[in-house]
Amino acid sequence: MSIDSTLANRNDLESFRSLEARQQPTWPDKDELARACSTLRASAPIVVPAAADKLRERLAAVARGEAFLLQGGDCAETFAEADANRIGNKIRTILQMAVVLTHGASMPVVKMGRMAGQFAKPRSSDMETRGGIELPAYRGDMVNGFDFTDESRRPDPGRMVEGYRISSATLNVISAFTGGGFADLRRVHEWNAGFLKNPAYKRYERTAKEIDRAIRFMTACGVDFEALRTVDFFVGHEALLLDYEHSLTRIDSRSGRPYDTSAHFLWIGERTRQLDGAHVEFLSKVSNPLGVKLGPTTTPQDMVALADKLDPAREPGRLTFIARMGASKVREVLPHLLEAAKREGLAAAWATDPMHGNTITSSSGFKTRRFSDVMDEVVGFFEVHRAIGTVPGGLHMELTGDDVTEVLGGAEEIDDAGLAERYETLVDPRLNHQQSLELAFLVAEMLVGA
Ligand SMILES: O=C[C@H](O)[C@H](O)COP(=O)(O)O
Ligand SMILES: C=C(OP(=O)(O)O)C(=O)O
Ligand SMILES: [Mn+2]
Repeated sequence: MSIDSTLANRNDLESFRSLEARQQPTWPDKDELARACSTLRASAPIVVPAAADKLRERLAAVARGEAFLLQGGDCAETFAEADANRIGNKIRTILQMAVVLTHGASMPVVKMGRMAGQFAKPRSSDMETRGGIELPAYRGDMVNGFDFTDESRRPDPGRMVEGYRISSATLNVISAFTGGGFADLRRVHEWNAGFLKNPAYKRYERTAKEIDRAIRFMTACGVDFEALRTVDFFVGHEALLLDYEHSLTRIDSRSGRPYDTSAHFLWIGERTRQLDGAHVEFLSKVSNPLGVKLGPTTTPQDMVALADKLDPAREPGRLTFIARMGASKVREVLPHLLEAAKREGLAAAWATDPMHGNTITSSSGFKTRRFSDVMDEVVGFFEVHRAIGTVPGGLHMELTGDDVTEVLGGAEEIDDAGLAERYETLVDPRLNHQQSLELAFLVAEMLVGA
């Protein structure tokens, strides 16, 4: 790779600066911002380009219908909860869901956390008012604090450096769990240990028994299962804060191409996917696999234009569209997009985010979602793909491994009053551990029929 083209790639990374960047914090102190960016620019990458390339290959298999993508984690990670227990619980949930899907559908599952960087949030309103006092809205721990005080809500660029440190530590814990025997498929039962008599757990236990039996049989036949000790686990987040993403972008010494080393996978949110906006421009210049959220107002023209800009070479694995239509709209809007994608020969993989189009306020005032709507959107996503002959490639979820009460319904039938018991999220409601497993069983059934 010549020095000239490496320099050209570096300069190219500045093109977003003249365009409108929505949903950015108003950093009050520009010197603090410059200091934080320069610290990040001098810091080691969180992920290396080769690992992002590996994910791109796996996502190419997803686009072909040879693997299924499972992406999950908090709406907003927090610094306070980046401890080994919480991280372990999330990983265990995703691994259990993956086991259910792999077993049910006989299909490899690409596992990815909304983790190790999901610290910045787009908001509907810049300001929040409580008791007559108006302060900047909480925009995620990488921007400001959740406490409703002047001091805490002031955007602080130093939080990006802290977010970098915590993301690196989180990925370190993830690697320790997924590479150190915890993820060993021969321990499928242990992941369920300590849980109650909920139907999803009983069903999981049956699946685990069958897997155990199959492994014992194959071991007796002489198959070596050492490869099952570890799993590949990728991380991704919404590439919202352009100061952070730009400062962590590095030129890959192998190819001379830029990679955003803050995560393997970056996605562009529904609120920042304008074709002429700074987010689409910046991400079009990095070589990571990318996602774009597509909400119910997306037109086929918007979608094709995004693919032309972000994946002009139609490279399988480069682009994943994440449809978040809402249960009431998925059957009406998605067919037009899939027809156009098919007609234009787009290479994109398709995932469903059945969370963000189904947000409601409960009568007790909680921001919540109905588990039945979440399920219905997933079913609709599969129905539409089946009707058009395209590939339903994955699931993008807001979930946690903990026993929270944030989403209405599920086998434990969390009701309006029940939400108050353990409503812990700072932004959007997440499926709890057992609701996540219930959903995995449904998707496994859908995949068999797909
Ligand atoms: O996670 C998605 C958005 O950031 C979130 O739903 C916005 O929430 P708000 O409408 O409460 O600002
Ligand atoms: C902000 C999010 O979603 P969307 O961009 O789809 O609204 C999110 O995934 O938390
Ligand atoms: Mn969210």
